[in-house]
Amino acid sequence: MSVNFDGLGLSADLADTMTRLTGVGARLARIIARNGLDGNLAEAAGTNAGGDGQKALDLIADDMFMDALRDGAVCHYASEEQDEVVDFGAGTLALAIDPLDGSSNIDVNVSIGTIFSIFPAAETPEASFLRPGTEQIAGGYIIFGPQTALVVTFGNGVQQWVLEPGTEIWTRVADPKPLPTETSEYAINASNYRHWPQPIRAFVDDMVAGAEGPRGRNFNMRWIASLVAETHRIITRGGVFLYPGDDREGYERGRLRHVYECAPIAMLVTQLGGGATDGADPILTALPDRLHARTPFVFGSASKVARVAAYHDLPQDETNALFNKRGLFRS
Ligand SMILES: O=P(O)(O)OC[C@H]1O[C@](O)(COP(=O)(O)O)[C@@H](O)[C@@H]1O
Ligand SMILES: [Mg+2]
Ligand SMILES: [Mg+2]
Repeated sequence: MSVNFDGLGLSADLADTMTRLTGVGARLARIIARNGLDGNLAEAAGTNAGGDGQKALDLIADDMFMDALRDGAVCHYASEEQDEVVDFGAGTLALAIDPLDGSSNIDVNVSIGTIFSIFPAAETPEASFLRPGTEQIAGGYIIFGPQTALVVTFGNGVQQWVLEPGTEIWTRVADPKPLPTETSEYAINASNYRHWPQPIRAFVDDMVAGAEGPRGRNFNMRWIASLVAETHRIITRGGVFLYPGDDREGYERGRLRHVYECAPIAMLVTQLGGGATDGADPILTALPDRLHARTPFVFGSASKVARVAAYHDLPQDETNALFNKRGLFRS
């Protein structure tokens, strides 16, 4: 078998679905590695329900996953690239997917990925996905980077496989460790600073102020613009990721999609002892109101995520105050 999930207690339907996902992942890895040799995968190809421009690879990946899953155990297929849930008819599972995450990085040869979330199927296609992330039975991603890897949780720890290059063989490697608690790295698209709500500005201001500021130490920043790649870095060495809502039109609830981006990442990170919120409240217990709903998203080392929430509790004059006057977190 090209991938082995033995010993993890998966139902036959879940194991079959994972085998189909990893099969497509292996084939996509080859296609991605041949970008520019067989055509341009970053070519503009349309607009999706969320209003985002689609690239050729977004549509190729969506077609491949849909074709591979259609005659298996998945009856409800929800994708970033499909306006509505696709109803395959029979099956016990519902799968939501961001077939290609980090599309803006396709043409620059930077890590991209696939994010997926699996639920037991509900009565109707909509009901399968408009539910809290705590009901997921699997959440994970495939990262297409220098290495292609699968990182997934089935609700009992997090497991990882690496693709043998040029094959469809996935080899299980050491499980990711719990997230480090003391970390000094944060990830946010700082070009939106002027649009952020005050608590987010204050949180970032205090890190930018470094050793001379209220936090009394220096921090480092990374922004890849691929949620999968940021997640892989954070589960490997800790840190915190923020994509808040902001005052740009259409960004009131941030950019990231609740069902097929944030909920599965939240499940993974929580399994590793980390936190995942919308800035203040947990993602996993929140109810998305529609398939393509967006949500502000903060995740990573639990203490950092809790700190962001605490900034939301500060009185407004404290978040407006000059950083040296901010009392709460002087440490
Ligand atoms: O370009 P921005 O605003 O920094 O947004 C980057 C974010 O957008 C995304 O690329 C959205 O995902 P898609 O590529 O699947 O639309 C995330 O991976 C990333 O975190
Ligand atoms: Mg995405
Ligand atoms: Mg996408």
